[in-house]
Amino acid sequence: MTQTNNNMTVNPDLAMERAKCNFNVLEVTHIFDGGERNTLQRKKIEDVALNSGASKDALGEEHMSPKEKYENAVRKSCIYATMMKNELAELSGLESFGVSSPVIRRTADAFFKEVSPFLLHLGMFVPTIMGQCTPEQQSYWLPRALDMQIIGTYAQTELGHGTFIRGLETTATYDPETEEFVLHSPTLSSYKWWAGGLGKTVNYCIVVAQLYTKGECHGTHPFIVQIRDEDTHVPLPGIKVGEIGPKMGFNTADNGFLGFDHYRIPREHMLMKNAQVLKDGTYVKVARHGKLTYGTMVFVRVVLVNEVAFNLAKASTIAVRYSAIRRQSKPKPDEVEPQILDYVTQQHKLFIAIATAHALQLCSTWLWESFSAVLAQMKGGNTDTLPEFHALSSCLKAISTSDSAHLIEQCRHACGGHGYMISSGIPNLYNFVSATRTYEGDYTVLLLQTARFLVKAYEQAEAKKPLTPTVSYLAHAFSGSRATWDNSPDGIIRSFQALAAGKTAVCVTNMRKRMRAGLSQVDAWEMSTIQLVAAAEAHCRAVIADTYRKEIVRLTANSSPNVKVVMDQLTTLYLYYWALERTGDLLMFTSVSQKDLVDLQIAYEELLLKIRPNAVGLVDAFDLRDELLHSTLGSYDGRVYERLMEEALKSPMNKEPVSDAYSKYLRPMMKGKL
Ligand SMILES: CCCCC/C=C\C/C=C\C/C=C\CCC(=O)SCCNC(=O)CCNC(=O)[C@H](O)C(C)(C)COP(=O)(O)OP(=O)(O)OC[C@H]1O[C@@H](n2cnc3c(N)ncnc32)[C@H](O)[C@@H]1OP(=O)(O)O
Ligand SMILES: Cc1cc2nc3c(=O)[nH]c(=O)nc-3n(C[C@H](O)[C@H](O)[C@H](O)COP(=O)(O)OP(=O)(O)OC[C@H]3O[C@@H](n4cnc5c(N)ncnc54)[C@H](O)[C@@H]3O)c2cc1C
Repeated sequence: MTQTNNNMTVNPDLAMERAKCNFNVLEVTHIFDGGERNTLQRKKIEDVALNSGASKDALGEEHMSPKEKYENAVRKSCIYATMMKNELAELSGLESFGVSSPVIRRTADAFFKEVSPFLLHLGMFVPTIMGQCTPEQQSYWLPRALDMQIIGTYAQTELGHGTFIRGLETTATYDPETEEFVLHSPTLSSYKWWAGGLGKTVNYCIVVAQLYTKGECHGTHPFIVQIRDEDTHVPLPGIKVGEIGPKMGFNTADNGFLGFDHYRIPREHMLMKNAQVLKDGTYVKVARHGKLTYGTMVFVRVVLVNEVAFNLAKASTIAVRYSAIRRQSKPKPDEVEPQILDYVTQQHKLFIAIATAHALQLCSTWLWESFSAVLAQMKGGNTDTLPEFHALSSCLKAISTSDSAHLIEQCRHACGGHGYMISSGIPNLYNFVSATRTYEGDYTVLLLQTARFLVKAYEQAEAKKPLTPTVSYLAHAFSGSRATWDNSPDGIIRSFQALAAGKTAVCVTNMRKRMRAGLSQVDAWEMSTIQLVAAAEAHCRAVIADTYRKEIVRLTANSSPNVKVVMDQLTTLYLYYWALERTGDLLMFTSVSQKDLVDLQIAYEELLLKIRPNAVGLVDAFDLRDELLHSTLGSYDGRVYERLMEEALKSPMNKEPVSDAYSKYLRPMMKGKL
C-alpha cells in the first residue's frame, strides 16, 4: 500500500498486524474500487489534489468561529473548484467541472472536515439542470453552472413541509401579460428552509413551487431563480434570504432560508422538460410519469448509498487501527495487556462495520448500473421500470444511511473516550452520516414507499401475475409452509427473503382484517405501518445480502486463494450477523430450531477469530490516505498518543498559562468578592 511518506515510523503493533496479514491488500483495494483501473485513476487524482498540501489548514477547523469556518470552507472550495477545472477534469475523464464522480467527491473530503458550501451545487443544482431542463434551457444554463459562473442550490423543503412535497406552499403564478411567473411566500411556514449554500454562497437556486396558471393549480414544479446580484452578490429586491444557524453537523454548508415577495421571473425559467406553460398560460404535460419532477431526489438517493459506504470505511479504518495499538486490561495476569482488538466483543463491534462498508459499496455500484438502465429506458419513453427502481432506491437509501450511522457510532464506542474527541474524526463522520438518514427522504417515509410497492407486488403474486426481479421471491410466499432453514450463504439469503415475504403477508392479512372490521383503507394502512416498515427493512436486507454475495462471487472469480477466503469470510459474517440480529423473525418464518441458532452463534464467534489476523489488512485495503481520515486515532502510522497530544497543544485554551476567566470570575468567587 502506497503512503505519502514512505519513511514514516509505524507503531510496532500496527507493523506486526501488517506482517500478519495473509492476503494481497492491493487486490482487495481493487475490488473495493471496482477494478485496478479505477484504483490507478483514483490515486492519480489524489496525488494531484492532495500532495500540494492545499487541503491543510494552519489552524484546525474546530478551533475557528462559525464565520471563520465558513470563510475557510469557501476558500478551500474555490481552490478545489479551480483544481477541478484545470488539472482534475482531464485526469478523471470528465469533460468539465460539475459532472462530479465519486472519486472527485471523495478526494474533496480531504479539504473539509465537515462539508463544502458547494455540495448542493454539484449534488443537486447541476443534476436538476441536467435532468429537468429542455435541451434549449440546458444549453443556456449548464455551461454557466459547470464553469461556476453561477452557483446554485436546491430549495424544496419549507419550514412547514419537507416530506410531503405536495403540501409545499410557495406559489408560482403565471402572468400572461408579462410572460412571467410571480413567486410568492404566502405564510411563514412557506419559507424555504434548509437548502445548502443558500445562506451566503449561492446566487441561483432551483425553487420547487406550486404552479398556478389560468386560475388552476397544477402541483409542484421546479423553477430556476436568481436570488443575488451576479456582481455584488446583494440579495435582489423581493428576496428575503439568510442562514438558518448552528446545526449538529453541516456547519460549513451555510444552509439557508428564502422567502419571496411577489418576485417575478421570466416564463423560460420554469424547467420545462416534463411540463410546460405556453406563452398564453396553457399548461402542457409532457412526461408520461407523474413523478419525474422528483428525479433529482432519486439520483441523490442512489449517490448516497456510495457516499455512506465510503464514510463507514473511514470510521472502520480509524477504529480498527486504533484497536490494534490500544492495549487495555489484563485478563491473563502473567501476560502483557492485550490489544483491544483481541477482545471478541470488540471484533463483534468492528468487523460488521468493515463487511457493511463492502456490502454497501458493491450494492451502490449495482444500484448505479440499474439506475443507468432505467434512465436509458426512460429516454425512449418507457417508464415501466421506474416504480420498482423507486422502491429499490428508497429502501437502499434508508437502510444504508441508517446502518452506516449506527455503525459509525459503534466505531466511536469501540474507541472509548478518545473516540469522543473531534480530532478522532469519528464525531464529524457521525454528524454527517446521521443527517443522511433524514435528508433526501426520511428513513420511515422512504421505507413506507417501498412497502407500498411490496404490498402491490404481493397482490400480484397472489393473482399469479408476473413479478419484477427484486421481488420475484414473493412467488414462493404462498406455499403454506415455513421456509426450510439452511445455514449456507444461499440458504440464509433465502431465509431473509422468506422473512420479507412473511412480514409482507402479515401486513396484507392485518390490513384486510382491519378493513373487514370497518376501517378505511387509509386507516388500515396506518395501523399497519410499524409492520410495513419492518417488511420493507427485511426486503432491503434480503436485497443487500443477495447482491453482496453475488457480486463478491463474481468479482473474486480470478482472485488469489487467500483473497477469495477473506472476502468470503466477510460476506458470511454479514449474513450470520443479520441472521443472529433477527432470530425472532427467523423462528416465526423459517424452520430454524433453537439448536440451529446456538450453532450459528458459535459459527459467528469462530468466524470473528478467523478474520481477526487480517483486520488491519482489511481496513488498509480501503486505502484511505491520512488526509481523508482527519484522525488522530486512525492514521496509517498509528502514532495515536503523540497526535492526541499535538492536537491538544494546538487548543487556543493552551495559549496562555492563566485564563482570563481566573481574574474575572474564579478569583473573585474564591476570595468571596463576587
Ligand atoms: C455528484 C456529487 C454528489 C455528492 C453527494 C453527496 C451528498 C448529497 C448531496 C446533496 C444532499 C444534501 C442535502 C439534502 C438535500 C435535500 O434533502 S433536498 C429535499 C429532499 N426531499 C425529499 O426527499 C422529500 C421526501 N418526500 C418524497 O419524496 C415524496 O413526497 C414522497 C414521500 C415519496 C411522497 O410523494 P407524493 O407525491 O405524496 O406521492 P405518494 O406517496 O402519494 O405516491 C404516489 C405514487 O408516486 C410514487 N412515487 C413517489 N415518489 C416517486 C419517485 N421519486 N419516483 C417514482 N415514483 C414515485 C409512489 O410510489 C406512488 O406510487 P403508487 O403506484 O401510487 O403506489
Ligand atoms: C443537513 C440537512 C440538509 C438539508 N438540505 C436540504 C436542501 O439542500 N434542500 C432541501 O430542499 N431540503 C434540505 N433538507 C431538508 C430535508 O430534505 C428534510 O428535512 C427531509 O426530507 C425530512 O423532512 P422533514 O424535515 O419535513 O421531516 P418530517 O416529515 O417533519 O419528519 C418528522 C417525523 O415525522 C415522520 N413522518 C413524516 N411523515 C410521515 C408519514 N407520512 N408517515 C409516517 N411518518 C411520517 C418522520 O418519519 C419523522 O420521524 C436538509 C435537511 C438536513 C437535515
